[in-house]
Amino acid sequence: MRLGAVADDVTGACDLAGRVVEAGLPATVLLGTSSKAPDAFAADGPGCAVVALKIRTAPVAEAVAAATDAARLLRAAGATQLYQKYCSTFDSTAHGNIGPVADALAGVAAADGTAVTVGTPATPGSGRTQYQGTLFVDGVPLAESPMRDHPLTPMRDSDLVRLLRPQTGRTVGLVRWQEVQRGSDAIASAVGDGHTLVDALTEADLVAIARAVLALAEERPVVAGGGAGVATALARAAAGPSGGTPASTLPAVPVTGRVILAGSASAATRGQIAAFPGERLVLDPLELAAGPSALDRVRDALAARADRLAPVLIHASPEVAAAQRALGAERAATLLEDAIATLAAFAVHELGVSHLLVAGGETSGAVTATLGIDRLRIGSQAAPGVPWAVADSAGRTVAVLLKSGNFGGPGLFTDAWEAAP
Ligand SMILES: Nc1ncnc2c1ncn2[C@@H]1O[C@H](COP(=O)(O)OP(=O)(O)O)[C@@H](O)[C@H]1O
Ligand SMILES: O=C(O)[C@@H](O)C(=O)COP(=O)(O)O
Repeated sequence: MRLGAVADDVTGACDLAGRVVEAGLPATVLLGTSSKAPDAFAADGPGCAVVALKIRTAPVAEAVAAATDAARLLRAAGATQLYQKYCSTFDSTAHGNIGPVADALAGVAAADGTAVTVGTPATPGSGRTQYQGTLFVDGVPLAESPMRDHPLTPMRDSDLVRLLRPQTGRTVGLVRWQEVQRGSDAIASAVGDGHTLVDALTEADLVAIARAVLALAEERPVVAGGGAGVATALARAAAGPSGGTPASTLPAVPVTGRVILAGSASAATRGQIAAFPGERLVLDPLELAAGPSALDRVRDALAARADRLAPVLIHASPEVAAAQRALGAERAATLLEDAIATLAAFAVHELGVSHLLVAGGETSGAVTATLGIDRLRIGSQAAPGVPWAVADSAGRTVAVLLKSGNFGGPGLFTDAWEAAP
């Protein structure tokens, strides 16, 4: 199998690729669709290529167009199984973009409308489970988890069918956990036309779903999808006997500087910021809106540091509600994302920093775009779903760890460097 995944943000792409590599399948992440990628898959044999987009909160038409291009690019590069990677916390709005992108990928898999989609956000290794169609985050229903107050996609319902239905004109079905316990044949028979969400509480459930996808794909076009969980189970099935042997080693990147850039306001990132013992610099969107001096101050402080090898943390102010009231959610987010991306480019290209740890999906998308990175070579994980990668930025080799806001333990900003290339 050649798994071709379209991810709605870059940290989601890294999450999927990191776990797939650990499961034994080589993986590449392509940033956007501008780079034509006939070599996206390893020369021979099974593999995985992920196109990382920044479409989670984009206007629906833009998201659909980008996802369609990405799926076509993957098919042209040799993908045999398409995968829609969305967030394990189902980050979306009433209009999209999970439903519209699912419709679009089904359209690429079969132009005659016969393709179905099957999947689940459940990723039990990261505490995401689905039971009776309800999504749980560390045992708490989604709408009662910290995702309730996400700055861009506040999740106020936990029922996945109810969330997905308004986003698509196709039918939305549910395969309940009791059916999943009857095995992959039962799951495959319960899959309807349109989009089917399947309950999963354990890795064994994901294996059964992956087997059902593979069996269905023998009969009709299927797009698999969800969090990284089902993709990892598919990768294990495809890796066969080599499964369990991580499929990538990265070249060493000489350490000339370490910078942490955190634009995420998620609970795990807040914990990591609180636990970080080193020097820190704060970016406040209200100050950024007032003029260039706030960014200049942080840039000067970064340049003035004597010890570039000791990681420095630059993080967004935690006062989200006040900034959004004053500026609007989109403007506040854009100010922060632009400032963080500018600082990343300054660190790499003016200060010669070799290692960047970026927290937040939208934030990472802004950083990789400004650095002009079009491909990530994926290596080993510093934490589940958080792999190191090596990239080229305008002729300079950088090691980057692009972290989902919600992933990693409290000590990640201190510990992650041990696993770095
Ligand atoms: N204090 C703040 N005020 C307004 N927006 C903020 C603030 N802190 C962070 N944000 C924005 O919230 C968004 C967080 O999204 P993202 O980077 O994807 O993180 P996560 O991975 O946690 O979802 C970013 O666009 C960021 O700029
Ligand atoms: O599935 C997940 O939880 C992650 O892979 C993911 O999509 C990350 O999104 P952000 O939390 O916005 O980084």
